[in-house]
Formats: sequence, structure tokens, C-alpha cells
Amino acid sequence: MTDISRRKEQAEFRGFTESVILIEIASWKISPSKQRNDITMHPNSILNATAHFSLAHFSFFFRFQLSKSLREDMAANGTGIPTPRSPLARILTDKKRDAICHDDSGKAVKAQTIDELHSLQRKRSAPTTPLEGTQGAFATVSEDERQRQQLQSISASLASLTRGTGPKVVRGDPAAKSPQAVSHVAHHHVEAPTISVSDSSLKFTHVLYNLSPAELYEQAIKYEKGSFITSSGALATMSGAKTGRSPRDKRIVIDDTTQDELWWGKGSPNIEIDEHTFMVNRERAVDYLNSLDKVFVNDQFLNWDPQNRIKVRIVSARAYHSLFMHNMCIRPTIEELENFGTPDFTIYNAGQFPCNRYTHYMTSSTSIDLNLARREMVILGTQYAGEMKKGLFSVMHYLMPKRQILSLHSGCNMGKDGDVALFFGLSGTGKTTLSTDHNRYLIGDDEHCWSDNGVSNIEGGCYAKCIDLSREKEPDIWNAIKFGTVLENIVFDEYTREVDYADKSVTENTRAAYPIEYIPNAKIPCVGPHPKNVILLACDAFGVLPPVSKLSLAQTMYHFISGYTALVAGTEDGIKEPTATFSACFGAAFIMLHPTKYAAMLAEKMQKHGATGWLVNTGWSGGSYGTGNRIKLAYTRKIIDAIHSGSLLNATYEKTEVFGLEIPTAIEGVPSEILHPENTWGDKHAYKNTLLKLAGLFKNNFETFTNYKIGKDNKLTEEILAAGPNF
Ligand SMILES: Nc1ncnc2c1ncn2[C@@H]1O[C@H](COP(=O)(O)OP(=O)(O)O)[C@@H](O)[C@H]1O
Ligand SMILES: C=C(OP(=O)(O)O)C(=O)O
Ligand SMILES: [Ca+2]
Ligand SMILES: [Mn+2]
Repeated sequence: MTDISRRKEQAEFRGFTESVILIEIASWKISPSKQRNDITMHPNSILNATAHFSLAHFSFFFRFQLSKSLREDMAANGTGIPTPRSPLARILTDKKRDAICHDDSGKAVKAQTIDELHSLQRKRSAPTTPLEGTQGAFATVSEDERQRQQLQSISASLASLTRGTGPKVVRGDPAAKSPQAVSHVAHHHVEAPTISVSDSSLKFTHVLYNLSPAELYEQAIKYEKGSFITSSGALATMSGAKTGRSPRDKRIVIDDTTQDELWWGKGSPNIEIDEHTFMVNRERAVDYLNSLDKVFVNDQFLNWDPQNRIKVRIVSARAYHSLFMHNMCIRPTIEELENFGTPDFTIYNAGQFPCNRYTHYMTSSTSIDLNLARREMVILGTQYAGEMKKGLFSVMHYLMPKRQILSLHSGCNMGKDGDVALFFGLSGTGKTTLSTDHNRYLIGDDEHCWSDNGVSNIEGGCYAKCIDLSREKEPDIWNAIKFGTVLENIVFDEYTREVDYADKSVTENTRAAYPIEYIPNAKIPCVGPHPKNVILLACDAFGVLPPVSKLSLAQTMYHFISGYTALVAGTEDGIKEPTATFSACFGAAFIMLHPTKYAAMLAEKMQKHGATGWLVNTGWSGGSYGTGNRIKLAYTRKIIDAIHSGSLLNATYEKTEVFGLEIPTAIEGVPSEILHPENTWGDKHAYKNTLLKLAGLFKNNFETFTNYKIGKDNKLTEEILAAGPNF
């Protein structure tokens, strides 16, 4: 049914119900009834009440229910006249005061005014830790003092670095004029600046600190255009002009330390800016945020490994951003929040405000700037929330390797026997889909750390692609899209608020961000033992990589450093060719050090813990994009099952030409003929040409890495160089 005809039908249906009820009410009015005395509410009152509702247009469902039962009744008694009985609950009238109805069913509410009545609705949260005992830094301070310190810390975050003082901050929504908020005003400013400084120093910045999802929903719906509640309870939002990340606008401050430590130059995601430019953008963001009525502040954690937890503060202007990060970072308990102290890293998200293109190094109106020395990130000119998530991931790619911990752009899950699998892959290759597995515990879908103690998730939530999402194929993700979940850039039915996941009108990159515990078999805390399987996912739109191959350690390293995937050319007209992407470590956009540093750590850990590497093609089979088809998700899941169970380790293998990949001859639940891609191609000549073409692309890409040594071992370096395609 088209949208227009559906709406027309809905309108007609409403019109129909409306006329039915008017007829019904009219017939009630004229029908004499013996039992009239028993009807405790005069039908005229019903008439008046209903007519009133009808005019107000609020009572659609009420009226629908009423008219439906009346229609059923008329059909049942065959008279066309409803049996005069009240469809509503009985209300007893006072016999003595005839014809006057009053409700004496309950006690009167203890309130003199409507405002007083409404003040009863919300009970104060009982958040505070008992002050006695060993509760950390704040154990000896009063609740007032603790709140003062917290506001001072936020004021310090928001301070202009040229004016020397922080803004005056006050807790709470400026729209809610509660006496408590006013009392904070008097006590909690940082310093009293004189009027000569500037008008901005006279103004208060209201801080909405770690709001709950319900509060953030209210903020979003009240103040942010494009915020709606969908039929499943998720919050639909729009990210504005940018519906994906802007890697070319990412900038890293180059200083004496980062100059030597980071990966710069060809292939690197790190484009430099100087310290001064960072400060210019930081000031721009801070001034913008302080000019607003209110800002959102989230204090949260990264990394479930308690020894390597990072405290992050996110200052943003939108409830959307605050709820997104609430879902994506680890949520502190009330006690943890009270003892939060100073953050290790701060994001200033002024995404609605552009950067100034007259500023040095700026090539567009968008800038995402990272300053590792200051431990700060500034976002200007993009509201896409994924920038915050992946920006923090970049930070972890710097901080963790310094502690000998490997940071991984991978999904991760664990079987009932404690067998852990990692799923590496670029965007859209299946990390989220395949790590979310009903038969296994989900540790995380995107960002992990591998330390001497095992694996830990960096995040507290998942960020799933929603395009063409179906309940049947991905039930756990489908069911996670409920109250609390942020749905970005999706399209929904105006009336029913049902999401149309097939609709790409806004973007193909529609997303859902939800807390990890929305997945029923999430492993909380999100940590696990050392991985047994390392699965490299490539969505090969050329259709020449096998659905699965077993890799040697050298091959695993070769493919890890290559980081290949091929995306379909997209929906644009005329472009038929798949486009190969090589992204070192399956996440070149986020790594900070040279790829070989991560590769060396991965090799060492895989060797030490005896993990097996696998290459899984979640892309095309039977021809390239345009001729063949994407490998069925059900088959990929069977392949992954066989890896997890260990049965694939013992399969019979044959070696492919060119890439030298070991491919199994049979897997339970997967048609054997698809396991060798050549079998699925009608045109064998085309297959060979495409295979050679892809091999050439691999070779070209790897040239940049041929001069590097991987780890301390010359032997491994040579093996890795030999592990690429041979032709
Ligand atoms: N054979 C397959 N294996 C994995 N994903 C598939 C397959 N076929 C289709 N898909 C779709 O591809 C997308 C993979 O995206 P996702 O798991 O979010 O990737 P990532 O987390 O790596 O960015 C999902 O929309 C999924 O439904
Ligand atoms: C959020 C992202 O991750 P992924 O697509 O890998 O899930 C991203 O790349 O912007
Ligand atoms: Ca609260
Ligand atoms: Mn993902």
C-alpha cells in the first residue's frame, strides 16, 4: 500500500468511527429504557463527555474502544440499538442528592494547588553514598561540598583558556525554575568576574549532568528537531548534514612527542595541526558551548578492564549526543560517579557550530581535533555521533599500546566453554552482526583490548547498522531497538511510528546505538580469556575470496596489515565496479602508531596463546557485485559456528592458486560447491581475471610495508612478505 492510500484509509477510518459514535450517542439519547434508574451515570453526561473528547480530538482510542463495543452489542442483540448498559465502570451516586454525580471512590489528594499536586509526582532520587566508611576521595566531604567540587570540575572543563576563569555553572534545566537550582546559582560559581571582562562572564551555563535516558528523551523531544519516539520505544534522531564520519577532517596535534611516536605520512589517518590551531578551535568550541542556555555533561568510563579503565567527560549541546554516549560508554554506578574526580580525557562536542575556515589547516567547515598532550578532543561542524565514539577509540589506540595492551577494531564473543573469538573487519563487514550470536556470550561488537589478562571491551554499548534490518535474520539486534536506544537517520511512518528499515532516503548508514545489556546474552562485565580464534572479515565485492579459509600466522599478519574489503560501488548510476579498500589493521582510520606495531603485538599474542587465524568473506559469491550475490548470512553463520566448535580445524583442506589459501572441502549446513569460489562462477575466464586483478591490488598496497620489520623476528617478517598472493 502506498503512503498516500494508507493515510487516506486512516483518515477515512477516523471519520467512520466518529460518525458511528455520533449515531450511537443519538440512539442512546432517544432510546427509552426500563433500567434507566440503574444507570448510574446519566447518558447525557456520556454524550457531553464524549462530544467534548471528540472536539478535543484526543480521544481517538477511547472512542474507538467505546464504539467498537457498541457495534458488537448492536450486532449481537440484532436490534441495531445498543442495549442500554454502561460500558464504563460504575460510579455510585449519592441517593440523597439526586442527579448530582460525584466520585467518592478515594481520599482527596493532599494538595492545595495544581503545582503542589504536580510536585508530588517526582520523588527525589536517593543517590548519595553513606558518608562514613572508606568511600574514596569524597568520603570525608559533605554532600554540598561534593556537589561544589563536581561543579567546579565542570567549570574548569568549560573554562576559556584566555580569560583565566571558568564559566559560572549551575546544575539543571534552565526551563525548570526549581528553588534548588536557584540556590546553586548563589554558591557555585568559580570566581566573581567583574563586569569589565565581557558579557559572557556574567552568564550562567546550565549543566545537565549524566541525565537518565528518560530525562534525555524529554530534552530531545522538547528541544531538538527531528526527535521522535518510534513504535518500539527507541528515540529517532537526525544527525544533520553529516550522516557518517569525516576522516579527512580529522586532525592530530603534532608536538615533540607525537612527532616521533605517531604514524604520519602516506596511508596514515593522522593529519597534523599545531598546538596553537588546536587552541583556536578549542576556544571556539568552548565559547560556543558556553553561549548556550545549557550543555550536557557525561562522565563515564572506557574499558571494562578495571586496571586500565579511562575516565572520559563528554561536553555536548544535544540530548542526542548525551544519550548516544550514555549508551556507548560504560555507565558509572552512582558511587563511581560521586568519586569520579578529574577526567582522563575530555570531548568538547560543538558539532552544530562550524570551524572557521580562515583558521590555519582547516580545509572544510568540519574539524575533529585530537590533542594527546592535553587529553582533549574538539568537534566542530559535524553532529554525527560516531565521531565521538571513534575519536575515543583513536585515543585508546594510543594509550593502550603504551601499556603493552593491544587495542583492536574487532567484535568479540565467547562460547559456553569460555572459547573467545575476535572478529576484525572494516565497516559493514559483519563485526556487529556476527559477534551478536544467540548461542554465545557477547563481549562487545566493535572495540577491544587484549592484555596479559585476556580481552576486555572498551565500550558499554553497541552501534549496529540498521539498513534492511530484519527481525528474522537478526532478532537480538531487532529486539534491542527499544526504549533507551538511539536510532539515527532512520525513516518511520508518520502515524504508526513504525520504522521502515529498508528506507535509504536519509542515508544508507542508518544506525542504532544501545547499551550492551540490551543484548540478552551479553557478558557483563565485558571481559574474557585469551582468544582462541581470530576471524578476519572481508566483504569481497569482487567475489573471488573463498567464504572461509584457514590462515597460517604469517598469512593472518599479511591480511591483518592489508585490511582488505571491497565495497559495492554504491547505488549511484553507472558505477558497476566494486571498489577495493585497504585499511591497515582493519581500522587505519583509528590507529595512531605505525600498523606494524599493532601487527607485532597481535602476532606475539596469537603465538603465545595458540590462536588460529581465519579469513571469512562475507561478500560476494558466484561473480562480482552485479552478477553474483552476497553470501547468505545463514551460511556465514554456519561457517562461524564450525570455527567456534573446533570442527573446522579438523576438516580436509585444499590450497587455492594465487592467494594460497587453505579452504575446507565441506562444512555442515553449507553447500560444498560454494566453498571454492571458482565453482560458483559461470565464466571461469572472468573468475581468473578478477582473481589476478585483486591479487595485483593487494600487492600494490603492501609495497608500503615491505621495508618494515614485524617484531624482533626477521623470520616472521620474511614469512609475512611471502604470505601474500603469488602470481
Ligand atoms: N553473509 C553476511 N555476513 C555478515 N553480514 C551480512 C551478510 N550478508 C548481509 N550482511 C549484512 O551486512 C551488514 C554487516 O554490518 P555490521 O555487522 O554492522 O558490520 P560492522 O559491525 O563490521 O560495521 C549487516 O547489515 C548484515 O545484515
Ligand atoms: C561506527 C563505525 O564503526 P563500524 O561501521 O565499524 O561499526 C564507523 O566506522 O563509523
Ligand atoms: Ca538525574
Ligand atoms: Mn559495527
